[in-house]
Amino acid sequence: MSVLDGIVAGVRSDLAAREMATSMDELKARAARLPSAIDALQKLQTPEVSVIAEVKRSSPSRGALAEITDPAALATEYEAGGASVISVLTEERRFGGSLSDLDDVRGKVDIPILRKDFIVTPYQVWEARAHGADMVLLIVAALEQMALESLVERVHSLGMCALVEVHDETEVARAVAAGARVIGVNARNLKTLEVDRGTFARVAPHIPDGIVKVAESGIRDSHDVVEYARMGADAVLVGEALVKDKDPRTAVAEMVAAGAHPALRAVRP
Ligand SMILES: O=C(O)c1ccccc1NCC(=O)[C@H](O)[C@H](O)COP(=O)(O)O
Repeated sequence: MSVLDGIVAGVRSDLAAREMATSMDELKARAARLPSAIDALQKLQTPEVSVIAEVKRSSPSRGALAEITDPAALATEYEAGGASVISVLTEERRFGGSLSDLDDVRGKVDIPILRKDFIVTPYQVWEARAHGADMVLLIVAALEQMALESLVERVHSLGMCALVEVHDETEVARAVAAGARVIGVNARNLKTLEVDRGTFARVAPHIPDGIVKVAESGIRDSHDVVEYARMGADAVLVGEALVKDKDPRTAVAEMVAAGAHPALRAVRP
């Protein structure tokens, strides 16, 4: 079984327990009591390179990364540093996250929140909205095409935005066919877990103009932001480098400043 299949199997099993505890109707009622989703797409459609800053405790590839006792406090630092979106990993078994992290972060920040998880059912999309998320991750490699298309439609129908994650040209074609407005190119191979920093340069040219391009994984600092900007990234998604930094606010601010440098406009594709 691949790493991704193993993660998804665990997610499905945990999901079954939550579905028993909370019905879809309860989720819908909870979502109806919340303000509408924030327009994350608009936040990402700027001439500057946006930073999506991630709350991530651990990962299959790197083990324990940071003891995050107060995810909302970390997210507040990211927001103060100029992040455009906060990504909250809610997968429990491998990443140490939870829906309660999402609730905590929603209670403290005003910018859009991405629920970063392994979403394979509409229930999880409703769950994301009911817990205040504005965006969800959909991984093409984890979904059959019909499921991908129907999940993208569901996400959009709830006023949310889907970050549709790809690893190669074939997956780009599937994401585009599914109606993706934001496509993330993940440099981390989900079979080997290795980060290949050349992935974005190979894959991004296949993403049509008008779709927001996000570079994901392995981004260390502002130099990397500039590198991805030159390759045409509209946003970068950063986890490990930020959760390990002693001053996450400044780390985000440096990335944001690098992505907003006027000289970049002339060299971006
Ligand atoms: O991070 C992992 O090891 C991982 C393994 C299997 C599936 C997904 C995984 N990560 C999710 C992500 O997409 C990253 O958290 C995100 O791109 C940030 O990456 P990084 O900046 O390298 O922490």
